[in-house]
Amino acid sequence: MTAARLELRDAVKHYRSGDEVVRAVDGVSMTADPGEMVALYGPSGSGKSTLLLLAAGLLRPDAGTIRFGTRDVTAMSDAEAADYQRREVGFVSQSFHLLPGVPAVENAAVKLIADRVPLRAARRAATEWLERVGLGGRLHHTPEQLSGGERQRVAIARALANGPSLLLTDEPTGSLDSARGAEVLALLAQLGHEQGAAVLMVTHDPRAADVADRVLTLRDGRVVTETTAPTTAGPPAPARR
Ligand SMILES: Nc1ncnc2c1ncn2[C@@H]1O[C@H](COP(=O)(O)OP(=O)(O)OP(=O)(O)O)[C@@H](O)[C@H]1O
Repeated sequence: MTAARLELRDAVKHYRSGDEVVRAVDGVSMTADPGEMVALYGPSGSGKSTLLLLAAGLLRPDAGTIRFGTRDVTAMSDAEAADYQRREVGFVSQSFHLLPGVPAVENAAVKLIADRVPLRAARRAATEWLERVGLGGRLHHTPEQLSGGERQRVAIARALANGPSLLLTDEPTGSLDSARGAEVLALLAQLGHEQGAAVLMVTHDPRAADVADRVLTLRDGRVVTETTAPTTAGPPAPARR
């Protein structure tokens, strides 16, 4: 992986349905540095998922630029975008997109196999990630045999298994109970910090503000507020005698 900064400048994405134009993303400028976790809040329809799709190169903006390190995501050919998504991006969407009928370990190994990692090594890495998200006991279950929260964790393991330098997650705790949700948030924050990945997380989970380095709030396709987490290192405590 290559540590790099995500940078959107005046990104615009409008959808047209009939005569109506929906200004889903309407001039967003933002960054996420390597090792930084940025949370995206905002009401339903404020453009959060569209912003993730733009950053992933899965949608092209109507205007503005999107860069990831030296890559100009805006100007990529389809083949370059596919390479970017395979090598750099880990994406956990709301619908998980797991392969039906395929065991969790193979589902989590999919990107590694696509990247020509030998099968045994791919399975080993996938197993490690499944264990880290608490699914060590479900390696051979297919998506149909897993709960919604378990499927979500397989999708997270798959996104992390090939060491992405940009991790994009849409409601990563949406299907998880409160304890597991807190664990997954802590894991994502730790990964960002440990592996130097830039993490962009769409969430409604108020606990995300505790782990994120920055919180951006969107409304009607625009960033309306930005808060930076207070540093936890306060003034030095007085020495005890
Ligand atoms: N493919 C599409 N065609 C037309 N309009 C779309 C399309 N995708 C999204 N929209 C519209 O664009 C706006 C932003 O949608 P988006 O999914 O980015 O919002 P969101 O903040 O992620 O919402 P939620 O929290 O409900 O997932 C919404 O008004 C939505 O209806």
